[in-house]
Amino acid sequence: AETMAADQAPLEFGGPLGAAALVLLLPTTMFHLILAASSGPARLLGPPPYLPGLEELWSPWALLLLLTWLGLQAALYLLPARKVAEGMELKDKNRLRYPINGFQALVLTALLVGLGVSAGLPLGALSKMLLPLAFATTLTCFIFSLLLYVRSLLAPASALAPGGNSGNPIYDFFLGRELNPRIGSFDFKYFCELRPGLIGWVLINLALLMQEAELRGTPSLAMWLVNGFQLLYVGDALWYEEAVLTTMDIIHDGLGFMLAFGDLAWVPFTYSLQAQFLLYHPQSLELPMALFICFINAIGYYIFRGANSQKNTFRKNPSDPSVAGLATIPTATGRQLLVSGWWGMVRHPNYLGDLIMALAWSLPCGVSHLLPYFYLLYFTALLVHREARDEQQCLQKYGRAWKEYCQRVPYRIVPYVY
Ligand SMILES: NC(=O)C1=CN([C@@H]2O[C@H](COP(=O)(O)OP(=O)(O)OC[C@H]3O[C@@H](n4cnc5c(N)ncnc54)[C@H](OP(=O)(O)O)[C@@H]3O)[C@@H](O)[C@H]2O)C=CC1
Ligand SMILES: CC(C)CCC[C@@H](C)[C@H]1CC=C2C3=C(CC[C@@]21C)[C@@]1(C)CC[C@H](O)C(C)(C)[C@@H]1CC3
Repeated sequence: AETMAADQAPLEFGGPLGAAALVLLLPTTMFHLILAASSGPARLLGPPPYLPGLEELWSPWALLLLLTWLGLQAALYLLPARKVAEGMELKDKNRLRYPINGFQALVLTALLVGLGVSAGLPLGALSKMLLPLAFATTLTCFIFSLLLYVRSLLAPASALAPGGNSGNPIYDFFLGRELNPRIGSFDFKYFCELRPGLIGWVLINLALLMQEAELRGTPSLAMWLVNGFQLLYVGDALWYEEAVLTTMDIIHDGLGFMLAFGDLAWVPFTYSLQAQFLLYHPQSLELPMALFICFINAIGYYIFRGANSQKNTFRKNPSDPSVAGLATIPTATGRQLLVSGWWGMVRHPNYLGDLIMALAWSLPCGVSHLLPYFYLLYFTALLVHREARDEQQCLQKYGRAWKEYCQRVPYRIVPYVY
């Protein structure tokens, strides 16, 4: 990888040029997908069905709705938590504290939305506001990332992320300079990673389901499946919220445009693509096929959850009876690497499970269009790239022990394939 200075981490994402391209490409792709999903041909590749004018994109109501949503989620974040967890050790040997109340936020949001709907709130109408909402969110993310960048210029060196302080403003704006920007105990990155975007995603899905019921009398089986699978995924993420403290996003990456836009805009507006597609392109799904797709999702979830829980349990307490019998490799840091169980099958079994679920989320949309398979394609690219980034970081952390692990477990994500 390219480097800027001897003490600077290698540049990722193709350096400043790659970062600049992504700052433009990610929002453009998101708008293309939203437009394509509601168009007749629903083409993934090729030009967008039409170019929307500013009057279609900009709506002060959409901005107000977004700010209310962010305010609500921030208020729920600040409510008393059942537990306060400590993050990983920082450069200055301190550990930050994080409230574990994400699942509570999901349940309270569901209650509020349920009350609103029973009082006549037209939730289905949200499906017609996706374009202006995505536009308002994108603008907000640009302003938010700019503020974070300016704020990071005043932060001490010990508060900076290992990768986002190259000195190139565009690269650092994209990757994020400050590791854990906070106001008091309010942690912006942790908040963004799990709350407004993930809960917003299932809310958009629900709005699309309700709109379908309004249009066709009842939601289709395909729409139920997509809603159910993705609700399980989001509920799982919030139930196991503490595990996010050990992900590369929290430990390694700063909060810049990549995570701000990724968490707040990309996740809700592109991860809901299958439900968007189904609203405009109804699919008839027979029960046996639906059961088969549920089976695929269950296998994916079983691998994803099994692998993530095994590693999290092992990292918390290696002598826990559920992991104590597993073979390990000692490392110079004092930590061990699992080399049997899920982590002895491939080096990223959790990615494999996640990819199998991604397939199950697209299958209810049939095979007539490529568009609903966008998530599967994008996610494969994201995880292959993420795996390479993690590999680099593990090689730095564990050196020879990591090389031995790679020899003993030669496949990265898919056994005997990759
Ligand atoms: N839906 C989405 O858009 C996305 C979902 N994800 C999902 O998030 C989850 C977390 O992913 P991510 O943070 O990338 O990575 P992982 O949860 O796979 O974590 C990687 C870390 O695990 C530790 N590790 C690796 N191998 C071993 C081993 N053999 N034994 C013990 N510890 C090991 C290392 O850290 P250490 O040794 O320091 O503990 C390594 O850095 C995954 O399930 C992924 O699929 C991720 C990105 C996007
Ligand atoms: C598209 C850009 C180049 C990059 C944006 C990436 C982000 C959208 C993702 C980076 C890591 C993520 C994680 C999840 C959602 C997507 C982003 C933010 C996650 C919260 C999904 C639910 C999982 O259970 C998880 C393990 C908690 C995930 C953590 C990583």
